[in-house]
Amino acid sequence: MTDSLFPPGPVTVAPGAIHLPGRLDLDRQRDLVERCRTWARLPGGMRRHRMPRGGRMSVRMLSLGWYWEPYRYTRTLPEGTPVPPFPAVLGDLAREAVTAAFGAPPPAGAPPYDVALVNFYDPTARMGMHRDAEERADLPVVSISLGDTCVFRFGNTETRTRPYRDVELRSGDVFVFGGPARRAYHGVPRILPGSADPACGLASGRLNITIRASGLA
Ligand SMILES: O=C(O)CCC(=O)C(=O)O
Ligand SMILES: [Fe+2]
Repeated sequence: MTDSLFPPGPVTVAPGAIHLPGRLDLDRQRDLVERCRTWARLPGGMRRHRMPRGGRMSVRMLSLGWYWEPYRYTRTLPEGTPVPPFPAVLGDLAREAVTAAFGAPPPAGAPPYDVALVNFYDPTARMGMHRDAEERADLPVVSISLGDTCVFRFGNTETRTRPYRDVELRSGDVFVFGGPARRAYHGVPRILPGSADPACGLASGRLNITIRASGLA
């Protein structure tokens, strides 16, 4: 929800990391929430991945285009069946967000946006500090927030610890990180339960969509 008549403009959180508050209006938020529900019913569904050390992620996740699990992409689901396709609407959204953040779309010869990961956070879920490092392409990651507000922690490329900045991401916000910020550590320490306008289509919890270019053939 925006509490002013005009949403604030882009905010540079770190060089290459741009927060676009209030980027998607309620109609577009509802449309994306509805699409997430549809994608969640496709083969693969939403899964809590097992981590290499044995724990499980608290976030439920689904993959479109390529299947991601800690820490690699595969062409097929673990069952051996095809990964649901990458929706063109998300490629359009990613290019639109990159243009809004940096003033120009990705260069014509750049690898295409071809992967989306959808994360669902219940009010207690969180995501530890990590880098998005399995992509071979350097195109910016475009991250969309829907539902409850979260605290998003955006750090540095060297360590999981300080310096970092905590930013509240609300339903309809877009966050783009590329260039010098592309491999920075980031995470979600907290969800603020009940913070969303129910008109966004999600009564409880938070959905996040990250759109990426894998650079994989
Ligand atoms: O939920 C978020 O805002 C971040 C998600 C994320 O970092 C990821 O999926 O790699
Ligand atoms: Fe990430």
